[in-house]
Amino acid sequence: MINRFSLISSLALQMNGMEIPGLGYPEVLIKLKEEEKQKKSYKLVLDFRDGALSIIETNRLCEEVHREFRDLSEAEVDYLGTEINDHAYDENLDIHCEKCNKFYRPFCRLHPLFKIPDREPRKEELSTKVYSQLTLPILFRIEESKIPNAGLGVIASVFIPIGMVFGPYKGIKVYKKDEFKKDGYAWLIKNGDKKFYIDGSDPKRSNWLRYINSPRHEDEQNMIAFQTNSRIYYRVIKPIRIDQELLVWYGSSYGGEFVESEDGGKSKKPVKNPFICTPRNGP
Ligand SMILES: C[S@@+](CC[C@H](N)C(=O)[O-])C[C@H]1O[C@@H](n2cnc3c(N)ncnc32)[C@H](O)[C@@H]1O
Repeated sequence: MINRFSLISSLALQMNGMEIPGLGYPEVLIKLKEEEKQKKSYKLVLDFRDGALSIIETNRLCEEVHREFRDLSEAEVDYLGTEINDHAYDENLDIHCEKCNKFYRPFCRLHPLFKIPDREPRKEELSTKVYSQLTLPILFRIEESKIPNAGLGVIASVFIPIGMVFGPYKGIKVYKKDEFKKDGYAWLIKNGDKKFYIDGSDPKRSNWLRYINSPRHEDEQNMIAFQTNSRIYYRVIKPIRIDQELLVWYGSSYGGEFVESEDGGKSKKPVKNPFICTPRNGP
């Protein structure tokens, strides 16, 4: 039996940088002097009280409420959380915080994000399973969805806190809907005047995110999709408990319309990042 928290925190501890979705580990932090990097006065933790990632000062660490993920230097924490005016928002640099309803560069310090990378498939495994399934991180399993007739889905094997980020969604770049191999696997990406789709319908050329289904109603939703750097990522907005299915909203065809869609679908729950999905062809 996998321990609820130790697996995910040991994964996080192995990563040597605060990863920024779409941007990797920022240059500015790589160039920091060694002595700056040594000043570890903050920690990225899982806060059990709200099931979310949080950044705290080291002297506030309390074993009963926190599970330590990794140390953070002052410089790293200073780098986070610069508030950006809506009109100055840059798709390549800034991420919208759902809780604060503001843009931050690179993301909110109070509600931090942490990216879990795809698993790297080994060559000899490719004959055993299709590529996209082999990219599944150890935290999850792919099996028949609990949603009737939805096919396969992704289920959590450990507790997944708010703030975890997965992605980017992989697939083939296409410019027209009629080029989709199959409906239901393509995200629309918009960057200025540029517009294209990432079609993950081919399981050999996509990753595990292609197996994530859409909730039937708002209560079931535990992730949102967002765009940064012309890529689509999924982020956890509600704690996902062991054996629960990961569900990201991708259009109006499997529930109410609460995300702005390409055809101007009504927005009950606006997502500020320019994440737009095609109602019939989402994600
Ligand atoms: C991105 S894929 C998700 C993985 C898919 N279940 C599979 O087995 O490959 C999207 C497709 O899953 C199915 N699906 C996703 N959410 C659903 C839902 N809430 N109800 C019914 N089918 C759903 C639809 O067939 C949709 O086209």
